[in-house]
Amino acid sequence: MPEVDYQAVLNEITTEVKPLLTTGKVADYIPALAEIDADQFSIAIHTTSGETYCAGDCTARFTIQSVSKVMTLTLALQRYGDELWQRVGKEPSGTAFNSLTQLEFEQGIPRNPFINAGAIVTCDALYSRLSAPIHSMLESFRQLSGNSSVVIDKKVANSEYEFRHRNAAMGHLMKSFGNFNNEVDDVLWAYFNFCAIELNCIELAKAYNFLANQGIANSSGDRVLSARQNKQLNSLLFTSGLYDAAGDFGYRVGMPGKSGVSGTVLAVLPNKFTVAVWAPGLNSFGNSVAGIAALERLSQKLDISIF
Ligand SMILES: NC(=O)CC[C@H](N)C(=O)O
Repeated sequence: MPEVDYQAVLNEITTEVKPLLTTGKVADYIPALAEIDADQFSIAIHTTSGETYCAGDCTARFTIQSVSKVMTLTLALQRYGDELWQRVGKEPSGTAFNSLTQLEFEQGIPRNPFINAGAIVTCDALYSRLSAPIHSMLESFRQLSGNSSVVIDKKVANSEYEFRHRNAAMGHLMKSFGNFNNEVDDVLWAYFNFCAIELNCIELAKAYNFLANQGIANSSGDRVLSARQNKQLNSLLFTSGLYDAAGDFGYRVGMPGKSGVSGTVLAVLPNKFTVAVWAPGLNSFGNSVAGIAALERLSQKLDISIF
């Protein structure tokens, strides 16, 4: 038995945030996401010693959206190491996740790997090294989440691709600055498929547990990232994982985190656990209202601090 009753804490949080579920607005930039019912919630903890706790709709799956950017960066760091940082920066953006203006000012080098432009250029790098990037990404999630039948929501991927204009503009702008090697549409197709990978909160917390475990997947004992790279990745998540709301998230939650427009948020408590939450209603920054509130409560109740 752990010293803390995680299950009781998660149950309490689930009840407490219920009134917030309908205060946000579900993502509506593609029809496939606009149809999702806002009144849904789940939260799961996966500890570095392999225990899982979950409350809410624990079996409900959702597309992980921008939380996939963390795996994109992981797979790219495995292949490029520090060389990757010639193509993407490490600074917080202070602008929206899909901003184009900053990219023009900064000559096609995105501020960080978690805004869309940064993830797309990282995806371009990965695309150059993998013969089947979508398959490789799915396999990574299958292995790390412990669910060998993880799938892609093709309706979401197709819809993202159909309405890809802004992301395509970023790709073309980077290409005009010489920071893009493959065909923009090919890379975007891979990027949207990564975003449309479907997991539930338990699987998401498990898949990224290496981030809390010095870079080692506790399910297999396999090293995913070196301890140094793992520290660097967590640091970048802390400063940039929630886009232009990263400061507020850091202040309220005190953990590195990554959000996605489906309303999911992943957070990491180093050497203890990963926690994944899902509540589709978003705030104006594109981050889950109830998801962040839930993590803030978790942080308060467990007296979490990485400092
Ligand atoms: N913030 C997000 O989750 C953005 C991901 C979304 N698929 C996009 O590319 O716009």
